[in-house]
Amino acid sequence: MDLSIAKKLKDSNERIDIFNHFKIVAGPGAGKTTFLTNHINHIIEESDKISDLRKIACITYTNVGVETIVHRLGKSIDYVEVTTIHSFLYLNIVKPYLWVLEGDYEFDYASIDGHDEIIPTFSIINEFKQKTRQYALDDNNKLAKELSKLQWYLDDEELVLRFKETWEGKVGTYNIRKDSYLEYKKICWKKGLLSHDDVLFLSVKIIEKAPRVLEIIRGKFPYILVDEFQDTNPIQTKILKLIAEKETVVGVIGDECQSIYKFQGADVTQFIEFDLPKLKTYYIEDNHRSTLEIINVLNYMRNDSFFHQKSPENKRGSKPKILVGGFFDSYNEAVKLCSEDGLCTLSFKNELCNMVQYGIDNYFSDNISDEFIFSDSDRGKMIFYIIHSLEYCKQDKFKDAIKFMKKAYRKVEKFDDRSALENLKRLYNLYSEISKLNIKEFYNNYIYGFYGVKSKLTNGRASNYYKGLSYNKVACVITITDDNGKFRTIHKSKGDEFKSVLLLIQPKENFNEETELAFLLNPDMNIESHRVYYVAISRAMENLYISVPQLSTENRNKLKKFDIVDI
Ligand SMILES: Nc1ncnc2c1ncn2[C@@H]1O[C@H](COP(=O)(O)OP(=O)(O)OP(=O)(O)O)[C@@H](O)[C@H]1O
Repeated sequence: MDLSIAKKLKDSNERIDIFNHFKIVAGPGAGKTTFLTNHINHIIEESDKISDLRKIACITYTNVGVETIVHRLGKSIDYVEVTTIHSFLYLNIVKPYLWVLEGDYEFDYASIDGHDEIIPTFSIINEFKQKTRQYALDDNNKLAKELSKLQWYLDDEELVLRFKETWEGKVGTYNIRKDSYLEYKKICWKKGLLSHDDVLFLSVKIIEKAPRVLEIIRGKFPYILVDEFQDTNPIQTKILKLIAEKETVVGVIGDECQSIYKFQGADVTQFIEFDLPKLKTYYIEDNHRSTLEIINVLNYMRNDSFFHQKSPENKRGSKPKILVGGFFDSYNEAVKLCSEDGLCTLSFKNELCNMVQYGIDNYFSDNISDEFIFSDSDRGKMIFYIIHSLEYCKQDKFKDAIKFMKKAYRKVEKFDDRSALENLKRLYNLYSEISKLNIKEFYNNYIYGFYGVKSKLTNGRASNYYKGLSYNKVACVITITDDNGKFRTIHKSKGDEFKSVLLLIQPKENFNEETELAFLLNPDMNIESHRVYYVAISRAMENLYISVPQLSTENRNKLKKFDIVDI
């Protein structure tokens, strides 16, 4: 990003004027979120536009981000609405003004209850095939999987549906006719189901049809501030720019090297090129979070003379350590080295850090969630959602636990909140026993025969699969939003900081060091996975350990030469 005309801020405490749009650019730990909370307090102090009814909208991209900001704001929260971008648009545009689209699309208004990930049921699939006359698409599981990956994109100012890129690989291979994608969405909306990115699409459509909605938003929010803006997507930028045309002052904050949500449509150029009339750009140097030894790794990876960070407080510690071997041994070693002091274990995928948490040491790579959701139809979904429910309960997230229990039994008549609670209590009391079982035993002993669930597992493909699969293995792959836990995905750790970090590199059958360790051997910030590891490393305040399954002598020597880590 060209920062030649940007103004340098001494640090996160420096004040900027509150009347112009602004952009703040800074590396990890520079104090972006701290600046944001300071700036909010300055606005509350100085602006006569803020009141109980006219608030500052503070938008970020993850629930962890929301929690961090709410916590740091303290009492000022009364004048601020802190939300994720999807919640902001849902609460302020979609929920109150969806009726504007009456006549364009049909909605079951009474059943709409927020936005969620949508897994199409077989009734949706059948309706889709009938409406679009695509009977040749006879594999319902495959069709459901593909349709669940449809996402809205902005193409030349046009909103279009395409299959989203996933880490697992290519989708969109089933030749669903392009002109039928929207039909799928319409079927879902008619049933009251909105996906996260439907919220973006519908917001744009509402604004286009009733531009007065923009006036109302501007009236409600004289300021809109967006943290982690590097992860914005073009539809979100479009809406923000429309709001910023008049009255509302917009401020965006971010770091291009921490852009890690491309798979959800994020596009880092939105931040790099973001501009508004009279927008002022500022940058903050340095890193207040990490020791110089950790900052050295970050500087080496970033290799950017402009953002060569220092530690203003001259924080010192030991050199980051590479631990070679199995991830269990690495975990135990890291615990020994830092006496578990504020240790957070991070990995790319959910299941790896969960495996350490659940004590499962043999790595498996089969796509378990797909097997449940898309290959064993209703029974698979039921088992999968019940396990979700139990795992949420284990983490004291009762609302989610009940939600999944109801989802599991949604085809069972009269299964209400009370039944969900009863069933959860029954099963959770047996948790220590259940967690030792395989899925076939779990289903036959504790699900089959209760609440009218028929069809015992005897033999056949599903039965054999479930027999070889332990409850704990499934619990591992479940994405529990334990946002504050000590075992997290890197994506969930964004914006947070920990005294000690153990980064687990995913073991693979044919582990290719040159590719898997390229973020250290040959870092390139244009590659998303390198940025993800950069985010992980930058979360550490004092101790950083990186667990790698293997390291050749050649690469060991190479890393030693860089002089940034101990091995
Ligand atoms: N001016 C400052 N002086 C001392 N410490 C500061 C200052 N600004 C921020 N910090 C501390 O540095 C740490 C990082 O700050 P903050 O989380 O605001 O950075 P950030 O730029 O948002 O980080 P990231 O983008 O990596 O999540 C926090 O512990 C914060 O309290």
